[in-house]
Amino acid sequence: MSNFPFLSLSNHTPINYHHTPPPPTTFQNSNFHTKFQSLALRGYGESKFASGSCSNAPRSAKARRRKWVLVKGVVGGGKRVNFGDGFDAIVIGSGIGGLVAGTQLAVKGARVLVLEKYVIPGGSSGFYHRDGYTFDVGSSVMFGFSDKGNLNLITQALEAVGCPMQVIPDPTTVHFHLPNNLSVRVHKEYDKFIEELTSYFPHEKDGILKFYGECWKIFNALNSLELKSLEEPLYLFGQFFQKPLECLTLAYYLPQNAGAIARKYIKDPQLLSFIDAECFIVSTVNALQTPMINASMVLCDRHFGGINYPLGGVGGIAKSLAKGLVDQGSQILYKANVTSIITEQGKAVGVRLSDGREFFAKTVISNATRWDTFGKLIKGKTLPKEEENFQKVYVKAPSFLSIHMGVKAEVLPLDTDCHHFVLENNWTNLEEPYGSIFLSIPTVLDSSLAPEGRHILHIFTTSSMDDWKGLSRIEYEAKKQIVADEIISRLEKKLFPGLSSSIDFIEVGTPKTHRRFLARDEGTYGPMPRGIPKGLLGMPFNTTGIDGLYCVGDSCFPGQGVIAVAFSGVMCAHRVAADIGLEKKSPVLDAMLLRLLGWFRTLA
Ligand SMILES: NC(=O)c1ccc[n+]([C@@H]2O[C@H](COP(=O)([O-])OP(=O)(O)OC[C@H]3O[C@@H](n4cnc5c(N)ncnc54)[C@H](O)[C@@H]3O)[C@@H](O)[C@H]2O)c1
Ligand SMILES: CC(C)=CCC/C(C)=C/C=C/C(C)=C/C=C/C(C)=C/C=C/C=C(C)/C=C/C=C(C)/C=C/C=C(\C)CCC=C(C)C
Repeated sequence: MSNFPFLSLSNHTPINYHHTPPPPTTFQNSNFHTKFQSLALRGYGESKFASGSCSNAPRSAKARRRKWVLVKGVVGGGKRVNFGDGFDAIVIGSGIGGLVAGTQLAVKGARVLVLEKYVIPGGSSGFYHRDGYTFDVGSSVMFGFSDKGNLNLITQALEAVGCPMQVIPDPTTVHFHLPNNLSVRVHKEYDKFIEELTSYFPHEKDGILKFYGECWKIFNALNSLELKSLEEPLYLFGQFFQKPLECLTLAYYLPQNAGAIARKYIKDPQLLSFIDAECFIVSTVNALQTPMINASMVLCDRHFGGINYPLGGVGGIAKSLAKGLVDQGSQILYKANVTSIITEQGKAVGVRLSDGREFFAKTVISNATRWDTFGKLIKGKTLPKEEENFQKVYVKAPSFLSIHMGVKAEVLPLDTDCHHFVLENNWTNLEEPYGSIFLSIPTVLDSSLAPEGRHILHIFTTSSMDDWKGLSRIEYEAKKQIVADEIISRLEKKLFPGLSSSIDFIEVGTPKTHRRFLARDEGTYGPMPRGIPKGLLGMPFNTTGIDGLYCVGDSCFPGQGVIAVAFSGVMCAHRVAADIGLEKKSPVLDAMLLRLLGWFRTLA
């Protein structure tokens, strides 16, 4: 299925953009695959995903009893449509945030309807097929996908609906290629990474150990907690009671940023710039603006659980969750474009689709960004105070330019790593549009994603919508070629000589493409702080100023990242379940905690 129609480039540039048939040669780099797959193709139980079935899902008693009316053919046309006693929750959007919220609610016994505008699930974590290649739409770096600890939220979300996936461990999280020939591999083994980094900065060994050591303190505290909604007082106070030291540690670091902590221990400006690059991957901003809790999560999970790639591609995660949702007796509708959230007496009660259908539920959960939710889906209401506050502290991060390529395998050296971050000459370009380049080569881990003798290169770099506005069709196409040529030639110079002449397939997506196919305002990558934030303090959780309406995804605590939005899904499901009577709650404590958290956020 061709499902993510990036606009293709035509082929009259110096780069060979047109498709050439695979050469009848043997796969020169095939030892990549044997090497890495034999490292350990770890399975969580049987490979249910391969057959597209998650049949051993532990269905809730309610789900087993339920007899569903298929909602597919129902047209509301302005009329209220009832399904027995209705849905417990409608989820707008099937990004990982929406799917985790939906599946977690379904396993608690809720009746959930997920409405997705596009033809497949996943949003930024979706996939598309072209000419024998399976491309990940967004990032291929998967945190939270290991088999240990409490923070493997992707693993847990899939297991909750009986849809475990096979994963391929990545021996290196990322290979940094930075100014002054600073080339650092982040090995899965922490000691090996520290040894490599200190070989460049021997005079800062103590500072390096202290900074990353502080990250471990936070990670260990996080990893010791059962993660549920921080907006639910019975759970929150319970955790404080059971793990007071860990909770106080997290509360202490909640308003802090990684850059300020790094500066306590490290003086070398180049090393501080390296920490900036580490944080830029986490948050698309520098270390001074990156919450310490988020930095710690990422900088340690890569060594604790490691980075694991799902066999068959990242798109399998969303497919499995969507399948698991249906196995639990809930439903997902595609090509269901929600154009407004229906409110009655100030409470969200349902949604209206672009084709006129209307669906009603006890609660509505939006996986669209907060800018889309409150700017487009809620009509005729003044922006709630909480949202005003959010927009004061956070702006939309720029969008990005992405290049999906198939290349001849010979162009990659044999020991090429899967993920790379490239910033060639000047540290000040780190956050500039097109300044730094992310590159993933998922076929290094899973050769099944490309035809034999080929590799996938997924290249992306920040780019803002303003750069692509007001162009004619011809100018737009020409600009795509120029920008893509430039990025490819930078990679050719820095990493892979001969890259531009080894291209078998190429498609380029711009901010306009991402706005259109991911339904994200301005194609934004996610929220980023306007200035120096107070860590995570200003990031809203899942409840909103509108009764019955919740948000989930990367414009909720803790922000950007697949594992981060999975956590927001877990939190959201818990809060909604408590509000609809599927989990314990205390209305008095609820009111007190929500007010207190709202006040904390105003301090950010
Ligand atoms: N932003 C990116 O482009 C990008 C790239 C790589 C990885 N990621 C990761 O994915 C995370 C985002 O995940 P997420 O769960 O927040 O959301 P998401 O943006 O991935 O998914 C949201 C989904 O909601 C759907 N949707 C939006 N508005 C809709 C409407 N009105 N009606 C019906 N469906 C609608 C979209 O089609 C999409 O499938 C990011 O934080 C990032 O870590 C993002
Ligand atoms: C509630 C109050 C006031 C006090 C309570 C105190 C308390 C108990 C606090 C608890 C806090 C908790 C539980 C916090 C939990 C935080 C978590 C789970 C944070 C997780 C963050 C995850 C992040 C930020 C992940 C980011 C991953 C990203 C962005 C990966 C991106 C990858 C790329 C962009 C691609 C890179 C690509 C290449 C090629 C290099």
